[in-house]
Amino acid sequence: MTRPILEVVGLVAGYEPGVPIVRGASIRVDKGEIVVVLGPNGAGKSSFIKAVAGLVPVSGGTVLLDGDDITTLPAHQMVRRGLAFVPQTENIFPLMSIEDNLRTAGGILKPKLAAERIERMYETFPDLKSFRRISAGNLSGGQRQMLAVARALIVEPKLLVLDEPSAGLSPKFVSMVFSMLGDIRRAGMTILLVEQNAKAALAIGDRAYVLVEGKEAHEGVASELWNDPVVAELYLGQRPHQPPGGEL
Ligand SMILES: Nc1ncnc2c1ncn2[C@@H]1O[C@H](COP(=O)(O)OP(=O)(O)OP(=O)(O)O)[C@@H](O)[C@H]1O
Repeated sequence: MTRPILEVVGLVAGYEPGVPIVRGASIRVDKGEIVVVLGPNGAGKSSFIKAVAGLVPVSGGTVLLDGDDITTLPAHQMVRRGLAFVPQTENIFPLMSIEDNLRTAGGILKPKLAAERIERMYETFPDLKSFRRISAGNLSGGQRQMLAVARALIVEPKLLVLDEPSAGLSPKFVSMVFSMLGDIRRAGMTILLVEQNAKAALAIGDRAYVLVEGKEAHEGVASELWNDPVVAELYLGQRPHQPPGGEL
């Protein structure tokens, strides 16, 4: 079996000592996959992904990125090791132009390489090129997420990690963001994301985990999980075979 891009084993993490929110969670992301972490409100999905990205203190378990132990590495060092994280909010600088947003994201690269990568981002996201001189705060919600993803991709990470990329977006922009993530994966990127919008995420994902009370409770092929009664039960606290009655 080839080495996973991300292997998380028994992760324990939380905001205060002795109060774990992530309670022994384990997941694996293989090269080229989109892996989705789902779960009910308050299950610890965001805390889990932030702990992987070095933003929530870890007190147990291991995080291996392409075989490299990055557990407890501070967030600002993650990007150099190949893990790029897109937070749910405040993921762009609204007062800066789009170009400056990309330039600051490429700050760890040599200037010539950064300039080449910015051009590559403009090829991938032509909308950003058209608006390169305007303040990022003027972009639509979907375009902001596009910029946030472009900022993360500029360093050509091994793994792109996103915390609820559809949060706060209208349905039109949700489709746009998920279709963009599908395109990025087709271009070779490996993606891990946490999502509330299970239907949209499962539609583009390869595999998914359901996190309950800080630990993975179920795992499967994304396309099969939408109709999996175990997921409905875990997700909604319903008995199997009771239809969820709407979106998960
Ligand atoms: N900064 C923080 N400080 C202390 N506790 C926090 C913090 N952020 C989250 N928590 C707590 O961690 C628990 C899990 O929250 P988290 O946001 O990780 O869950 P989630 O599954 O992502 O939820 P949702 O789907 O509602 O966003 C909650 O009880 C929450 O109150």
